[in-house]
Amino acid sequence: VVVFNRPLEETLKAKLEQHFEVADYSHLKDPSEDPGFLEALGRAEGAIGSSLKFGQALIDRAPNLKVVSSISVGVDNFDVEALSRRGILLCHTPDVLTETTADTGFALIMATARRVVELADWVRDGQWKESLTPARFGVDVQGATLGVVGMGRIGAAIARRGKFGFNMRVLYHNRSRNQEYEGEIGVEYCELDALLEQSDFVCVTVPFSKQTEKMFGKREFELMGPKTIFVNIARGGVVDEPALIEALEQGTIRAAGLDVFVKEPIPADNPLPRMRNVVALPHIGSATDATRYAMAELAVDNLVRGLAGERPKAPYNWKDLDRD
Ligand SMILES: O=C(O)C(=O)[C@@H](O)[C@H](O)[C@H](O)CO
Repeated sequence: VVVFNRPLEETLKAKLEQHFEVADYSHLKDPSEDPGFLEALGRAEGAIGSSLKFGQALIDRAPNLKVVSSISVGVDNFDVEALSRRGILLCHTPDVLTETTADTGFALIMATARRVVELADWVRDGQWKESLTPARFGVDVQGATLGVVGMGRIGAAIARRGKFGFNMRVLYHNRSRNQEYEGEIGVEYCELDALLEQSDFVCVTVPFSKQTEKMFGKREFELMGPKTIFVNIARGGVVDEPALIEALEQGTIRAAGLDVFVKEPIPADNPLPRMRNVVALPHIGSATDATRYAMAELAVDNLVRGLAGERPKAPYNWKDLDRD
């Protein structure tokens, strides 16, 4: 079993070593060209890790590979079709990170609405010399309209926080309607344009794919309008980033809370983190001690069960492999 990009806690590594010879390459930022990693991958039946582009080239270097276990819910780093063609099982880590990631989404909604980062910097720089003027006022979250684009587990968790925690009207757009969430949370289904026009906050939680690539561009930001705040906790690729930068510079939208970017870590020449009306975070969606441990624990369990020929708790392409 080869480990890439994500050091495993000793307890979890020990669990793997109970079953397999473990080749740990998690110390390498990008092992895909590393001879040692490629040699180990060439012998490996299993691989576990995150944030590594796992395309045809790497798959071709892994003739014995049976299971890849991603320590993430998102699988956009993987060529799922190529893995399925080879009969390789891909597993991921949904559910264990849902609430933590939704908290990150709401942290960005609150931080942008009340200008938390900007004003904390202002106070830290000793600028608070007289009582606050309206120029530094924010906007209310409670009672506002929240538009959630992507009503999966994380989208629903965001919607619950808005509805029950902040008395918000919650609209949602999704490929298909979700009657269960409409009943349980009271969210209202909307066509995308209508949601963008009516929402004070637009929060994106869609998976990144060919269908969602750059789904937010100039036209969508114009539909949102100067009062709307845009929050992205999905993937940077769902946004046309130059169009977002222009919309923020020109006041086409009010502000943005961003946890994900087209290129991560964010390159120095990307102006977004330095913009006054932007709160930019370093992809901390699931980044709490407990949740990252739970993700790694589930990923190890997925790998052990998968290599034992059992159905793991969170297989991603099980059906594509005609299992069951
Ligand atoms: O799970 C996902 O899809 C995430 O985006 C985060 O939880 C991961 O931490 C990130 O992918 C790290 O690789």
